[in-house]
Amino acid sequence: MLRGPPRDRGDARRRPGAHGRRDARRRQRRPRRAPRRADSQAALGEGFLDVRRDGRPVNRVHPQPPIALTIAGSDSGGGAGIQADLHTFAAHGVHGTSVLTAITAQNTRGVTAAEPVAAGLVRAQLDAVLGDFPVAAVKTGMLGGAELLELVAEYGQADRLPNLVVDPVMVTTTGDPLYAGDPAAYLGGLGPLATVMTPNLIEARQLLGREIESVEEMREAARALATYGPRAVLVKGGHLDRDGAAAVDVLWCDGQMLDLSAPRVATRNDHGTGCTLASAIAARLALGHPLPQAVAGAKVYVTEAMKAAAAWRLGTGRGPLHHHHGRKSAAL
Ligand SMILES: Nc1ncnc2c1ncn2[C@@H]1O[C@H](COP(=O)(O)OP(=O)(O)OP(=O)(O)O)[C@@H](O)[C@H]1O
Ligand SMILES: Cc1ncc(CO)c(N)n1
Repeated sequence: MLRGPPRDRGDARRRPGAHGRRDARRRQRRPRRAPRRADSQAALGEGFLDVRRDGRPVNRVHPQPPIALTIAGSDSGGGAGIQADLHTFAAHGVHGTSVLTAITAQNTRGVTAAEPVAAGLVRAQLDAVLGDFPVAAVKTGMLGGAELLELVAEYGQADRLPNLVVDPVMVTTTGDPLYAGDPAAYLGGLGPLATVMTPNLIEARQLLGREIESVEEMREAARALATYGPRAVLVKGGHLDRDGAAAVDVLWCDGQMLDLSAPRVATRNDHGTGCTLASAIAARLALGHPLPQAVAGAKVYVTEAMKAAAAWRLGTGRGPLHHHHGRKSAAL
């Protein structure tokens, strides 16, 4: 290596003793070597964060991020779908991979057009991602209809979709339909493969074919949906009691019921809350959080992302969340 003459750093740095003290400090602060790990463990992709036994994260930096996969549709407005999922993964320090299932022309006011991606191309994306990356968690969003749902289920049945978070996307916040198939196909196809399913109130009603009007009925719905095989069901209450003080979701997990309540944020910017919540759960599972803590932590993340974007006017309708709240811009 070529070396030039030592650079003149100014007189202040040449004071006697200054270098000696700095060198001593440098010696003390030797770069820490990454802990040795078995190759198989490294291949699983450790996260930026470890977790304590009680599920709280330990702030220890790992050499590389874990990997999550989102199988979802594109939202041209950037607030929901693939775009929200990748923001959320990045905000969690998780590397995001994506399989695009549909393209929607969408903004904060609604969906004006939507087309599914051909099944062969969805399969090719799945093979490309799963054949190369050690994916640690997967989230499904818009699947559009029975054909792609069955295709995704095929990969789940082959044990290729670990820590599977199924958001049974059927309609947008603005009421536009995003799923053309039979809702029951969700339960039969992906129910038994899901680590957790996250229907909103409207989706839970369609899946079960009954009204759900209260938190108690949400709890009954979660129990009923769990009989189709997922380890956990989170029924989201964003659409219940919109003028109330709290946004209450219910989680049925490993035979236990948990109410997850957060202060309701007064904002019109609630576009993509469900996508963000499901991908935050997947990101946390990829980081190694236990399931109930992953869900509870994801709920806190969504609430904070809503609060941080509450005053935004990014479009004229229901705008997106601030996925990177609490972080400085890379441009600063
Ligand atoms: N105004 C609000 N304040 C706080 N939390 C909210 C609010 N609205 C929704 N949430 C929370 O956001 C999460 C997503 O719930 P929601 O029922 O809105 O999902 P969704 O309808 O699938 O979302 P979307 O279709 O917009 O992606 C839940 O945890 C819910 O409690
Ligand atoms: C592409 C897409 N997926 C999911 C939703 C649900 O919020 C949406 N609005 N758009």
